[in-house]
Amino acid sequence: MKSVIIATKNKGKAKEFERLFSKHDMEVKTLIDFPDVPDIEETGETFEENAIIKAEAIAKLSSSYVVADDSGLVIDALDGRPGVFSARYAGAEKNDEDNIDKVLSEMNGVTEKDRTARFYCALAMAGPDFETFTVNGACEGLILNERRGSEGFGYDPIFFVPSEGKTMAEMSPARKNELSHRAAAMKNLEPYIEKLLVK
Ligand SMILES: O=c1[nH]c(=O)c2ncn([C@@H]3O[C@H](COP(=O)(O)OP(=O)(O)OP(=O)(O)O)[C@@H](O)[C@H]3O)c2[nH]1
Ligand SMILES: [Mg+2]
Repeated sequence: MKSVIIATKNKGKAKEFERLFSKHDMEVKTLIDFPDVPDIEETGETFEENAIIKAEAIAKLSSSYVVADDSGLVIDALDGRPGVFSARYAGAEKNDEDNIDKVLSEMNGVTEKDRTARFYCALAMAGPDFETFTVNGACEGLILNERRGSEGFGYDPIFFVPSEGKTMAEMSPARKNELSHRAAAMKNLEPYIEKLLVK
């Protein structure tokens, strides 16, 4: 069976990828299965650069096929912040609740029409027999004034998707996996998976 390593230590992402890859007959591992792998420093200025850094670092260590996700929340009223700093917006310890509190306080007083935002996801794929490449996906929404829902992870409770009338934390995991930025990026990765891995 072909196997792929998802170069993430984020449990929320790992769960979503397990579902997103479930239709493929492949062994899917994440860095949660390799606790001794050190943290990879994300020194890039773009999601794409960081995804490539993570994918290539793990591909070097493993000689396996690797997919890395670099993603985050881009808020128009905050000039694109938290952006590539989404995971660590309120400090190096990566606390989702503190990150949400920081965004809510910065968005205090911003009127509804100016609360537009998107989740963005860059996926990089690296492997022993092809050049590393990236695909991406996005999901448009609005930043609420308060949390709603308990599914998902990260900023999901404050990210409202108008077409669903729900925050991402109010959707079932299955529904989030149909319309999220990560799902959109995975759709763009599918042809490569078919070609490179399912051969
Ligand atoms: O509400 C959310 N729903 C999502 O679907 C989502 N996707 C990304 N994010 C935020 O963006 C950071 C990624 O940063 P990031 O790509 O560096 O990942 P990370 O550091 O958490 O793990 P790793 O994959 O690097 O190991 C995450 O921590 C979250 O704060 C999301 N928030
Ligand atoms: Mg990270």
